[in-house]
Order: sequence, then structure tokens, then C-alpha cells
Amino acid sequence: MATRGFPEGFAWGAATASYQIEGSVTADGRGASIWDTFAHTPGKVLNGENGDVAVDHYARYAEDVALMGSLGLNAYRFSLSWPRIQPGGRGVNGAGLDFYKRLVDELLEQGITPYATLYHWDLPQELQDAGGWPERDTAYRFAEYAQVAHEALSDRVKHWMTVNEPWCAAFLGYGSGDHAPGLRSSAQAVRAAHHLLLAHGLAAPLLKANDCLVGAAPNLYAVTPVSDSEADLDAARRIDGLQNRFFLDALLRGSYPEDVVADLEPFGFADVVQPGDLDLIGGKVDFLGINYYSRHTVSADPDAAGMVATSPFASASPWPGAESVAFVNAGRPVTDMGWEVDPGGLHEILTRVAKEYPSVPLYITENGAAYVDTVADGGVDDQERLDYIEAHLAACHDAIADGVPLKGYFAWSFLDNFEWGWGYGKRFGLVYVDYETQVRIPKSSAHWYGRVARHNGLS
Ligand SMILES: OC[C@H]1NNC[C@@H](O)[C@@H]1O
Repeated sequence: MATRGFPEGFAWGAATASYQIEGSVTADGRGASIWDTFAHTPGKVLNGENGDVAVDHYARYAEDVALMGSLGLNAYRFSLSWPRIQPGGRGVNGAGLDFYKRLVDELLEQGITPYATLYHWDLPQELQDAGGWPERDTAYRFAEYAQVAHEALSDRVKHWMTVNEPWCAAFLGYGSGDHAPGLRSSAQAVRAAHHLLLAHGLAAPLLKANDCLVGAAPNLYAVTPVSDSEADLDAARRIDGLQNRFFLDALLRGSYPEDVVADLEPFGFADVVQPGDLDLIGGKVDFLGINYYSRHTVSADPDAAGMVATSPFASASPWPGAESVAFVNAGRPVTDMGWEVDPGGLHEILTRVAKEYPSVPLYITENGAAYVDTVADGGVDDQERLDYIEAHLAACHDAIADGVPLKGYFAWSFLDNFEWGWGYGKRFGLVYVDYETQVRIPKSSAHWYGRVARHNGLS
């Protein structure tokens, strides 16, 4: 019995993304995505690894769903591969849609509620060739894609997220170049950021049909200056502005923060936003997903180069207007990604969003940790990951007690998988994957998390 119970009907899930787990990148008509191109470009991914095979989920989805059910999860967040459904970014590939129909049917058979994300970074390469997210037309192509996917699946999928972590897709993909398509242009990055939000705004009304609920999943950080000096306070303002308020204000208020717009002026941001765009974007979500991992501790430093590495090759700053900000370690324990463990930051983000923004149901759509895992006696004892998740769930429990309308939690990730620039070198899974054999081994955190889900709370 849980002594720290969660609300009735709380969603206890895990999350994944198409390019990170599916493999089968040419099966059944799938077209290339920007991540296929990027990962096959030498020097972009550690050890030259890619998602060609990943963890073979396209073939093993039934086994994976059965494992979710046996552990006790009641929800699963996955992403649809745009180039599997629309090779080249147009038309309809029925065989690609059929995979997701099979997946959803398996989930429903196991009593697991599907939560589908439409965009988790795998843009069809042909759309990038036509300009990608800096090109306004891509937002309209996305709305068409959303319509195709919704028509095929909305009889069974009732929870839809448009874009995952638009900050990453825009600022790492087009700003620092650490992510696909690997471009380095602050002007392109700010254009991409707005068009990803415009894509959300164009698709959201379409996704509500057939009694569906629509959300988005920005990645938010608690942000703290190293001192209360004017320079450090402004550094924190700028990072909080671009990481958090830019996306929260647009999605929940239909406006951009004036200070961030001013910071982005040198990059031509004013020319990107067209009349009516923000009315399209704002206030459309029925729920907001929050991806939380850590806190940024920042200081003003004219010699600063970038940020906590988002890839082993990080060498350019993804922060238009805030290049002179240093990201420092405040002395907390860190995960294998070098990210500080700070569950208090999750409570801070949850209570801030609930207090400062129009009320909307919230989900933690990603939270988890990479640690080095070792198989011993046929099992994986990942106590550090278990402790990380427990501490962040305790923060969620406290936030709910403080009145935050939190409706669910998705651990990142269900399976060890392709961690972008790090390749397979960082393991976030509740379930260990032997990449040679594709054998799945539930870690101790998976068994523990399943018990939490079944008891609807922490002991
Ligand atoms: O870095 C861990 C995760 N963060 N959010 C987006 C996911 O695709 C990443 O694997």
C-alpha cells in the first residue's frame, strides 16, 4: 500500500522516441529523416553510431509492450516517425501507419494508454532539403502530417503531443549544430523555434477532433545564478527566457516575452513572427507535458563557449544572445551525462508553471537518468537510477500536495536506446538492452517503478 499516494487515475508510464528505438529505417517504405543523414555523417555521433538498428523495436514491439504490461505500467509515450508515415514529407504510406496501428492495438490489449508524440526530431530529409524548420512552409507540412496520423489513429489514440522539446530541435539542430541537421546559425535557430511553435498551433485544432486531447512537451530547467550580481542575474534571466519562458509564454499565453524578443532582435526574430501567428499558437493545449532533467546554474562569463555538453562534440553555443554565459556545477551529484541531480528543481518548475500560467493539466512527459549499468547474475542493479526517479517522484508528490494539477509521469526511457550524439554510450532505460543480442533485461528500477505504478504511489 502506498503511504504517499497519487491521485486516482494517475498515468504511470515510460517514454521513448521513434528514431531512438525503432531501427528498420528502410522497412515498409520509410523515407530518410534528418537524423538518418546526420548520424551517417562522420564526426556527428560518437563511434559513428546510428539508428539503423537501434533496439529493433519495429520488429520487437509486441515483446516490448508485453514487458510494459507485465511490469505494471498503465501508459506509454512514444513518437511517430514522420518519414515512416509520409516518406519525403508528403502523401500517405499505409504500411508505415499500419505499424503504429499494430503498436496501439498491443498497448490497448495490455490495458496501457497510448500517448503519441508527432514530432520527436525525425524531420523527413526532403523537407530539410526544402529549408527545414527555418522555412515557414514546414509548419504547414507538419499540420498535414498531423491530420494524416490523427485520421488513422484517433479512434484509439486520444492523447496527442505535437512537438517534443522544440528548444532542442531548434537550438541544437540549427544553432549549435550538435543535433540534426547540424547547422550553426542563430538566425536559422530562432526561425526554427517559431515555426515549430507555429506547427503546433496549426495542428492543435485538427488533433482535438474525435474527442482527443492535445499537448506539447517542452524541456524546462530550473535556472539559478551563481551570485546575485547584476551580471549573473541577467545571465540567468537570458537562459530562463530562452529555455523556459519563450516556449511557456507562447504555448500558454499566446505571446513571446518582451525581454527575450529583445535579446533575439539581432537575429532577425521580429521578421519571423507574422500577424496572427501567436493567436494560432497560444491557449490550444488541453495539457502540457514537461520534460525535466536538471537545473542550470549560470554565471556571466565573456569567455564562456557553450553549455553542459549535449553531445561529445559540443563546441558551439546554442544560446543566441547568451553566448557569454557559463554553465557551472553547483556541487550536486551528477548523472552519467554530467547533469546535476536536483529534484527540487522539478518541484520549482511544477509550482512555477501552475502559479504563473493559465491553469492546464500537467504531465511529466520525460524524467530519468543515465548511469553506467552492469549485468550481473542475469540482472542489473541500478540503484542510482532508482533513487533518482524516487526523488523526482517525491517532488511530484509534494507539488500535487501544493495544488499542482499533475496527471501523470513518464520515465525516460523504457529501453536503453540511441542517445543522439552520444550514440549508445548513455543508458537511460528502465530496461537494459544488450545491443549485440537485443535481449531485454528489466533493471531493478523497472521492477520498483512497476510496483509504484501498481500501488499508485510511493511507500
Ligand atoms: O537526453 C535524454 C532525453 N532528453 N529528452 C529527449 C530524448 O530524446 C533524450 O533521449
